[in-house]
Amino acid sequence: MTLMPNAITAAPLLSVRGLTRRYGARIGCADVSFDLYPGEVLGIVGESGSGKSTLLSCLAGLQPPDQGQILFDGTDVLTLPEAERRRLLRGDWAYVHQNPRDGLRMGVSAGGNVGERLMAVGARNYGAIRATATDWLGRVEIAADRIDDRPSAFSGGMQQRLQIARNLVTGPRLVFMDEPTGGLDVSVQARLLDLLRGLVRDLGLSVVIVTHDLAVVRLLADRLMVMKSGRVVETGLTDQVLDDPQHAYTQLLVSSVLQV
Ligand SMILES: Nc1ncnc2c1ncn2[C@@H]1O[C@H](COP(=O)(O)OP(=O)(O)OP(=O)(O)O)[C@@H](O)[C@H]1O
Repeated sequence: MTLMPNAITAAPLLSVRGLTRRYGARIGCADVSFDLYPGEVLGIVGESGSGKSTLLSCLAGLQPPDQGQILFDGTDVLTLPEAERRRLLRGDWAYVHQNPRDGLRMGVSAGGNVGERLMAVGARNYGAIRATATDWLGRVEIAADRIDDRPSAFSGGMQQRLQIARNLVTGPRLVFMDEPTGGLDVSVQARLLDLLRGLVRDLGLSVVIVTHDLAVVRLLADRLMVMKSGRVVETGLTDQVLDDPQHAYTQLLVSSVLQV
């Protein structure tokens, strides 16, 4: 995987400094800092309980951190008025949940799930909305004749692909993904990963992706951040970190995968 070409000249899209979230005396994540550049994919890895989900939900505005700063394109996200923050969450940002049921409206048709996102950012022409929804279903390999079916009639892999279409249809600049291939059969995971890799590349997406699966970040991420007990213990280019891990914990993570 190549280092993003515009990293040298472009300003970071997302700048995070000292992000900390506690649950009472317990640390969710502590003192996390990083920059994400346009078109870059950052993978956050670590074992269960290492703070990946806490960090992602703080970044995406799903829960407030106790300390720290998040700058998106230079704007201080944590001090934004609520209406502007919501606009950001609807338009510029997207969040792909591990469980598609958390990111889809199960009682609404596949086309409706994609189309209502367009309406939320101002689209009004029914024909154009349906045409765009059909196009996006095609991009995530869902046949056009399933457009009026509800997600409950879809397989897990199809539901996840639909969630991805719903999230990407509005052209977000930053996408958060929480274990997007978790809970799926291995063959379904492989197909979804392939699809995700194509979309990330074709759309030039900036992505923060959380996973415990090193194969996922090997395929998708330009850069890695390894977390342990809520703290970042190692960062670097994905291939460097996975092929030559410096921290003992990363060495353990990598070797435990190799032993499987
Ligand atoms: N709602 C909560 N209330 C109390 N403690 C929490 C809560 N959510 C997370 N924690 C604690 O924060 C720490 C980090 O958990 P987190 O879920 O962020 O880790 P994770 O790496 O995402 O794990 P997993 O992969 O299992 O989801 C853990 O010690 C966890 O017990």
